[in-house]
Amino acid sequence: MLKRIRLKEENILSKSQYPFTIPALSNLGSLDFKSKVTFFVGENGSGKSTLLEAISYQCQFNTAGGGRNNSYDVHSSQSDLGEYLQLSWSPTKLTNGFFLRAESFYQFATHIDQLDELDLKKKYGSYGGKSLLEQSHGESFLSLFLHRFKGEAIYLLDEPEAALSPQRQLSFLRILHDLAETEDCQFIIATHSPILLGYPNATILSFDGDQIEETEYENTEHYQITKYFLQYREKMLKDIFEEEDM
Ligand SMILES: Nc1ncnc2c1ncn2[C@@H]1O[C@H](COP(=O)(O)OP(=O)(O)OP(=O)(O)O)[C@@H](O)[C@H]1O
Repeated sequence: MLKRIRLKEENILSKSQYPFTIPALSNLGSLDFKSKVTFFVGENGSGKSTLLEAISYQCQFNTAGGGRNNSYDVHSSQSDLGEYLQLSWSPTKLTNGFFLRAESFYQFATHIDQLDELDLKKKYGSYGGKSLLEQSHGESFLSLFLHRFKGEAIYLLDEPEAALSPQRQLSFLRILHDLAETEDCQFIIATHSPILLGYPNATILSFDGDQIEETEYENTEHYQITKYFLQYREKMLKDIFEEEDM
């Protein structure tokens, strides 16, 4: 399991440039992972994807999305933070896994299809027997979760809810539950979904302050704003529409 990450302060020459201009990352220090499922939450731009990508870089996963063997050629962005991160594993390093990034999923699906074309025996075997590209965005996401995620592995997911209906988000929770209960795997998930965040016994790390801090489900804005909106929709809309500056 990934137990801890540490920012190698000693190698940073200046904190005046991205990614160290982001408070949560600049003050990262070290961060412990205590649960099989960890969520990153925080405002847009608070550094969640940057950190996820840096972890993925250190795992030697393709930073455009995919696993170790998926070295296809899609703007595999270099990770500005990756070189400054040290990962500690216990009892062993997880070498299998996957980095899933909503925006490059289509290119990844194309790559998988091309690989499977070359190997007819395996054709789409990992993805429910059907090309990922012939499935809808949400269907192909779930297909990937269902068929590719197994065994000892670390999964880094950046906003997996992007393609999923509320019903499918519940299905995703079920898959997460089945995997976390039975397999030796670990998930780190950046999300804005109040449904996904409701997963029991997960650690929720908030990127909103000057430092990354653990928080409770009910204390997240995702929970509070969604709850308030559903309870008092008309009042909330009236307030928002009447506000002078947003
Ligand atoms: N390559 C880059 N160079 C400079 N700034 C960057 C780069 N990549 C991201 N940023 C900036 O760093 C900040 C953090 O971005 P990041 O994508 O990590 O946020 P996030 O918390 O994942 O946001 P969201 O919830 O919107 O996905 C943003 O302000 C973004 O504009």
